[in-house]
Amino acid sequence: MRTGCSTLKRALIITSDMASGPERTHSLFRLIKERFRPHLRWFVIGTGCAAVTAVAAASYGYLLKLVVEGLEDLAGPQTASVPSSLWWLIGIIGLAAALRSLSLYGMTLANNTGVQRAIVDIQADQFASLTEGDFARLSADRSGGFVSRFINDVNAIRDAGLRLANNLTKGVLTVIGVLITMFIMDWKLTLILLLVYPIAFGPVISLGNRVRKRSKRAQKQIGEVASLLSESFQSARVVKAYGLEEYQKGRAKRGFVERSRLFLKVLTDRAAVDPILEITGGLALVGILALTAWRIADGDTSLGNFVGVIGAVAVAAPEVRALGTLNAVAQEGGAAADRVFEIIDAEPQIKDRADARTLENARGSVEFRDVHFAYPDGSQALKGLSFSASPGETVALVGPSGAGKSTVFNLLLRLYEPVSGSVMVDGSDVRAYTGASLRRSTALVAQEALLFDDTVAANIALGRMGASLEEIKGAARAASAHDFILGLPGGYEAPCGEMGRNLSGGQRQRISLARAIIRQAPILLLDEATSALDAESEAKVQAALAEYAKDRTTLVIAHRLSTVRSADRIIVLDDGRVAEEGTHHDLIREGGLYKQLVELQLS
Ligand SMILES: Nc1ncnc2c1ncn2[C@@H]1O[C@H](COP(=O)(O)OP(=O)(O)OP(=O)(O)O)[C@@H](O)[C@H]1O
Repeated sequence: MRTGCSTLKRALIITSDMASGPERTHSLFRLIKERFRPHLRWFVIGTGCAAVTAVAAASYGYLLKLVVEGLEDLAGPQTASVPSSLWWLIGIIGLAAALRSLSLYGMTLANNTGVQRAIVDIQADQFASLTEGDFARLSADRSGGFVSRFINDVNAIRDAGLRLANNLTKGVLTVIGVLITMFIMDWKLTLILLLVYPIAFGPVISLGNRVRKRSKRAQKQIGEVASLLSESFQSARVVKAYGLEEYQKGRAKRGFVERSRLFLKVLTDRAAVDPILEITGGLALVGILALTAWRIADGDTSLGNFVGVIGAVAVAAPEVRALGTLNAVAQEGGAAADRVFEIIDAEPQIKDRADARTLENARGSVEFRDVHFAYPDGSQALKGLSFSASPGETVALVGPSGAGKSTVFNLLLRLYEPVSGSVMVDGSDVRAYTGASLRRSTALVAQEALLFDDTVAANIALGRMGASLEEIKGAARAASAHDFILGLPGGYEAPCGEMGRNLSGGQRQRISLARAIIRQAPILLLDEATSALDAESEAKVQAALAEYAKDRTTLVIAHRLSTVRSADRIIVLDDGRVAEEGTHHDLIREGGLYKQLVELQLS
C-alpha cells in the first residue's frame, strides 16, 4: 500500500513555512494566552525575582559612585581611618550582589518550570492531534518529518518562552533603572553614551541575528543528516546485500560536508563578534576617557560619577544585547507556534457524526455497495466495488497488485471515506457508528506485522487491553505462536525490539495474529497475514483460524493463492472492481482471471 501523498504533504509543510509576520505575532500571543497563562503563577514568581534582580543591578552604578567618592575622600591628606559609612557602602554592594544572584536563580528556576510545563502540554496536544486525527494526514508526511518538526518547533518555542520570560522584564527594568541612575550621576555623559552605543554595538547585534538565522539552517540540516543515518542503519541488510556501501557513503559524506559548510558559516560570523567588540569598545573607551579627563579638569564632573556611569553601563550592556536579539527569537518562536497550532487546530475530516451510535455486539456482516474511492493525491483505487460477506463466512480478496485489496480494509476501518457508495456493517453505513466502536468490532493483521518495542506478552495484549496471561497464551496457541514464544529467551517476557526486529518475519506475523485473535472481534481482517510462514506453519494457523472464524466474518487478502483455496468465497478484484466471484472450483472452472493467476503461480 502506498503511503505518500505529495499534495497534502506540501500543504502541511509549505504553508507553515510561509507564515507571515503578523500571523507569527498572532500565534505568539495565542501561545502565551492559551499555553503559558495556565502556568501564570510560575511566571509571576519569575517576574517578581526579575524585578528584584533589576533593582539590585540598577543600584550598582550609584553605589559604586558613592564608594569611589568615599575612596577619594580617604585619599585626601586629612583622613586618618576608614569611616564606617564606607564600610557600610561596601557591605551594601556585597549584599546587592548576593540579592541579584539569588533572585536570578529564583527567576530562572520559576520561568523554566513554567515554560517546561507549557511545553509538555503543547507536545501532548500536538501528539494527540496527530494520533487522533486523520490517518491520511499521518501518512502524508514521512515519519521523520513529523519527528523533526516536533523537536525543532518545540525547541524554538522553548527558547522564545524562556528568553521572553527571563529577559523581557529583567532587561527592560534593569535598563530603565540604570538609565535613571546614570542621568542622576552625569546626564551629559549618559547622553553621549546613548548616542555612541548604537554605533558601537549595532554591528554586533545584527551579526548576532545573522548567526541565529544561519544556526537555524544548520540545525535543520542536522535533522536531515540524522534521518539519513537512521535510514542507513535500519536498512543495513539491503545495503550489504546490494553492495550499496559506496552509494551510502557518498550520500552520508555529502550530508557531512554540507553540515560542516553551514557550521563554518556560523563560526565565521561568531568569530567576528569578539574582534568587533574589541575595536569598537576600545575606540569608545578612548573617546570617553579623553572627554572625561577634559571634563574633570574643567570641574564639570567627578571621578565618582565617571566610575559610577561606567559601572552602570557594564551592568546594562548584556541586558541591551539580549533585548536586541529578543525580537528575532520571538519571531522564530512565533513561526514555530504557527506550525504547532496548524497541527493542533487541524479538524479531522473523518469524525463521528453528531448522531453516531455505538456498534455493540456486532454480528459482523459486511457490505460494499458501489463504492468509488480515490486517495487524496487523486489515485483512483476503487471504481464501483460491490460485494458482501456474512458472519461465519471467510471471503478472500485476491487480484493483481494495486487492484484495491488493502483499500477495502482501509475503508472498512473508516480510515478513509468513499467518494460515493456505501460501506456497511450490520446493515448500516459505517458512518452511522462511532469510529471507536467500529474499530473495536474489527481485528486487523496488517501486511507489515508491526510490533512495538515491548515484551511479547504486552504486544499480544495490545489487542485487548487488560487481557490476562492465560488469555494471551490462548491467543498465542490459536496463532500457532505459543511453542516458539516459549523457546525465546524470557518466553512471553522476551523483548520484541524496535518494530519487532528481534523476531523473524514469520514470528512477527504469528504474534500479530495472536493480537488480532485476542481481540475477539466479530470482523477479522487478514492482510497477507501468513505470507511469511512456511507451508506447515501456515496449515497449522489455517486450521486454528478455521475454528476461530466459525461465527465471525473473515476477510482474507493473500497473494499466495494456496492460502485462499479453502475460503467460502473468493472475490477477484481488478482495477478497483470485482472481476469474478465464487469458490476456488467455480473460478477455476470459469477459466477467467483467477485461473490465470493460479496458473501463473504454479508455473
Ligand atoms: N496512501 C495512498 N496514497 C495514494 N495512493 C494509494 C495509497 N495507497 C494505495 N494507493 C493506490 O491505490 C491503489 C490500490 O492500492 P491497494 O494498496 O489497495 O492495492 P492492493 O491490491 O492491496 O495492492 P498489493 O497487493 O500490492 O498490496 C493503487 O493504485 C495504489 O497505488
